[in-house]
Amino acid sequence: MTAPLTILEVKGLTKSYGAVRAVDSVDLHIDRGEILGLIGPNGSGKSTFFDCTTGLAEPDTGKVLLEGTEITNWPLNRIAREGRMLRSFQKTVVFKQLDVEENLVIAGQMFAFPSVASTFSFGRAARDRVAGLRRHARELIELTGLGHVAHMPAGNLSGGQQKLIQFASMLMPDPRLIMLDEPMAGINPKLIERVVDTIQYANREMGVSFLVIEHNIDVVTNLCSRAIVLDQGRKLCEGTPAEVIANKDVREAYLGG
Ligand SMILES: Nc1ncnc2c1ncn2[C@@H]1O[C@H](COP(=O)(O)OP(=O)(O)OP(=O)(O)O)[C@@H](O)[C@H]1O
Repeated sequence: MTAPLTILEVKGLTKSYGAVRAVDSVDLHIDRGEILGLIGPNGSGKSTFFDCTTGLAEPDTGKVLLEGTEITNWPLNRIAREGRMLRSFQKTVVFKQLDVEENLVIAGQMFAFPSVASTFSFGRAARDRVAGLRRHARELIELTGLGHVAHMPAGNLSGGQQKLIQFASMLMPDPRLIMLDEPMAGINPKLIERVVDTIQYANREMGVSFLVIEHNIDVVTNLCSRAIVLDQGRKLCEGTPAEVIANKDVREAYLGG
């Protein structure tokens, strides 16, 4: 049986916080191998959309399907482990005292072992599995350009480098879909190029699909084949980045006229 063309389908997703309708009847689909942008003004519902599709918040109504399987209200860890759909947060989280390689190996262990207790096994199979994770970690460290700092504590590195560690950690379990919440926020132009290259490499060579929240329109244009614009919780427009940028409503609501 061939795998479905649509990797993620969201139907009529709605979420209110008190009187605020943060996400209002939003439909969205991501095709296998696609990099889709999710953009819009502050407070337009982008992060809430992520929360409701990745098990961090319960939608009021709507459905989330991953390759045809309904995952609405699955908990975050089940979506990550079983669904191999991962997400990042605006705040970068790394193990600051551990070096870069250990950060990646630990991320891999969370997925490669059936339980936390089993990661402490000293059996042959467990040692082989950790050796495999270490090899994979080294490849990803080279790919993200962190080779020269691989054995430095993550906490001693810049915010941009920590973002790259977080991103490389997300690639450790060979995910099928990654949702990135503002991956370029607060990083310098040189590292932006590096993050863009790494996302494109993971997409092309590892077959990872992406949904990316991003305020940098040049990045969206460079990276995404399609973009969806939210405004006040509703879908305002959908199309190629060029179509979205040219849209009058988008210019008024988001891009400054
Ligand atoms: N936990 C919460 N409790 C109450 N209101 C919330 C909560 N989370 C989000 N909201 C509200 O929902 C609306 C959408 O917020 P959300 O963070 O999803 O927007 P966003 O597009 O991600 O914004 P930004 O670009 O600033 O990150 C906002 O009005 C926000 O104040």
